[in-house]
Amino acid sequence: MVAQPDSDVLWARALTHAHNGSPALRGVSIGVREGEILAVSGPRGSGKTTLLRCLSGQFRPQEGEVWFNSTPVHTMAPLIRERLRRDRFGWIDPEPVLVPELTAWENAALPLMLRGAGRRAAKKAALEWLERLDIGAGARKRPHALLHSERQRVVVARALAGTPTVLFADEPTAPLHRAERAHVLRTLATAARSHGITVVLATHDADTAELADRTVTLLDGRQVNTIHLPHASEAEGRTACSLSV
Ligand SMILES: Nc1ncnc2c1ncn2[C@@H]1O[C@H](COP(=O)(O)OP(=O)(O)OP(=O)(O)O)[C@@H](O)[C@H]1O
Repeated sequence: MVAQPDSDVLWARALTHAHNGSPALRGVSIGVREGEILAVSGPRGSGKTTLLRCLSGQFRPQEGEVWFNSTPVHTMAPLIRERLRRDRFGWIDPEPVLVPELTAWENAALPLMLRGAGRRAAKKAALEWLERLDIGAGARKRPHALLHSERQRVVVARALAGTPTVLFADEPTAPLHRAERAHVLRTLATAARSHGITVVLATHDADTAELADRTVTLLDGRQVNTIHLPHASEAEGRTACSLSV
């Protein structure tokens, strides 16, 4: 067994996973550094969602290892894995899935309340995030009274309100229009950087990947390259590209 590098909050080796015998990941190895925004790009069906689900403990990979902060996730008992996901991970789906009986702020506050936060504190945090995502006016509405794009903003607020250690975002802005997409992504990236949240972002959109510190590309379940993009604050024009086929 190879040790997880200290700088990586999340680390996976030789992940292999198939759906009903159909291969989705074929030996992907990946390290995610603390506070990093990592884009996982690739065409439809290349294995992005399967990789995020393996890294976040939703799927147990058929082969390979996943480590979070030096703890093996791939061998964890289901209940411990559930607790890890609830307490340390956030998840954004491409489609907004909300509890229909709850208002927008109650939905956004839910992860905090499930972790034992008081209703008042959870409400305050949820309202702050809804404001930041320009959906404060809809805070008391139920999901059916919100537009599809507004519901997705609530989902993003819910994921950020819990300040997870790692946020997994699977095509998080897919239901949004182009202008909205840029705003939500900027909010997500700014929030992640200011709160030290590590983000693993699946996308096949170049604009989305541009926000990331680094991009890992999948093709047919295999990693094909890694591109390091500099932060705006870093020296202009400095880029690096490495092949790991
Ligand atoms: N539940 C499933 N049952 C059967 N096959 C599946 C299932 N989920 C994914 N697959 C297959 O596994 C492969 C990888 O799918 P995955 O969703 O991980 O790719 P993706 O890059 O996220 O695609 P997309 O961009 O369309 O979401 C594809 O061939 C897909 O058809």
